[in-house]
Amino acid sequence: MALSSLSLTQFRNHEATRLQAGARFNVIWGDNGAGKTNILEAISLLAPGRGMRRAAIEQMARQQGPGGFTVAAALLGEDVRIGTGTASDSPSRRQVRVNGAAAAANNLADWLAVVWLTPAMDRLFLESAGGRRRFLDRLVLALHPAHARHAARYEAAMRERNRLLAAERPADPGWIDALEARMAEHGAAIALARADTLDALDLQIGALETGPFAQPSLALERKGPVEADALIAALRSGRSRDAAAGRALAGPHRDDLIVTMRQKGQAAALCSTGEQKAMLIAIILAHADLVAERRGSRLILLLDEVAAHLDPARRAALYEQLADRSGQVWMTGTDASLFDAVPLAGRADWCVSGGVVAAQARTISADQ
Ligand SMILES: Nc1ncnc2c1ncn2[C@@H]1O[C@H](COP(=O)(O)OP(=O)(O)OP(=O)(O)O)[C@@H](O)[C@H]1O
Repeated sequence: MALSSLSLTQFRNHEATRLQAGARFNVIWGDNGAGKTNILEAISLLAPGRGMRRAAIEQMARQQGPGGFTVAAALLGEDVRIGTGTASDSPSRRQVRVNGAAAAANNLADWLAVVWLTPAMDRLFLESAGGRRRFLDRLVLALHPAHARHAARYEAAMRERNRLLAAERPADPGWIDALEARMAEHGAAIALARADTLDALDLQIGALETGPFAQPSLALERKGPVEADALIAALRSGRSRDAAAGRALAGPHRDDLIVTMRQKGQAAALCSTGEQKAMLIAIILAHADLVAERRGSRLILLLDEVAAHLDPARRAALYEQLADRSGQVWMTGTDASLFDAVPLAGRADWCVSGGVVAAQARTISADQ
């Protein structure tokens, strides 16, 4: 799983960007606001979901453009081209194409698995469970491509049940039964995939050479039963409580990812910002190994401004760890010298300015 080329057309501040990707390392540098993260966000849209910024799709077309945008990529070593975007006459409807044919966004999980670290995730352990759940689900999705479909169907059934329970006129109980059965079926699949991912990941992290990176241990805090029958019973008995709350209070949509630093036995929220970042890095490195083992191919890592937040020793350790793995990595930073220690094999560098990308011949800075 890697991109051989990427094109952004009328996407954010990129009018027409075309990149021939490096098979291993893609280094993107430029000033603040240049359009670096926009490239990573574009790649994140080639997987199911709302992308790494979770932005509304109608915000993405270039404001100065004709409306509508396209992000497209060819996959390395495969005769496959995937793309997504909007048309100018329906800016809020996301379209997906695989080899030119219309496809459902969830089908993208069959082709590409993408995991990202962004500056916004520095607050992952401090904020509400939703962000941690989304992070976990992205890790799950890379191992269980059907996870996106289960999550979408679970959420659609839950939304409909919430609506019926809130309606002034009592709804047909048979219809609510059917929605709860659907929630239970997909909820059980979600729970199973999350449990499998966390168990495997926790083992993998134990085996990881983390070097200077803090080692996390992972667990799931559940807000409801796991098995389908028990979940149906909990939903049924909780109808009046859920109607009063205006939402379902039991179910995997309320799970939380609990991360603890192994060395100190300390909750991630109490660790330093650097330790939290290090644990996130350890999680995604272990996860990359797990995906390679299970799917036989490496996922794509998007590391937005990660290098700048590490001290030189940890930065070097990160590059070493990435070099030992074979997946494709896209990295951004404001200064080219941050990437001096990134191996040159399979590497491409770009400088971005005002949404215009220029390929860079690699130069070694004086202090290297
Ligand atoms: N729909 C849009 N149309 C045109 N420009 C946009 C659109 N959405 C965002 N932008 C512009 O994109 C730029 C931000 O790009 P991006 O987030 O990629 O910056 P960056 O290079 O990662 O910067 P930083 O180093 O500050 O994180 C901003 O100048 C913003 O105004």
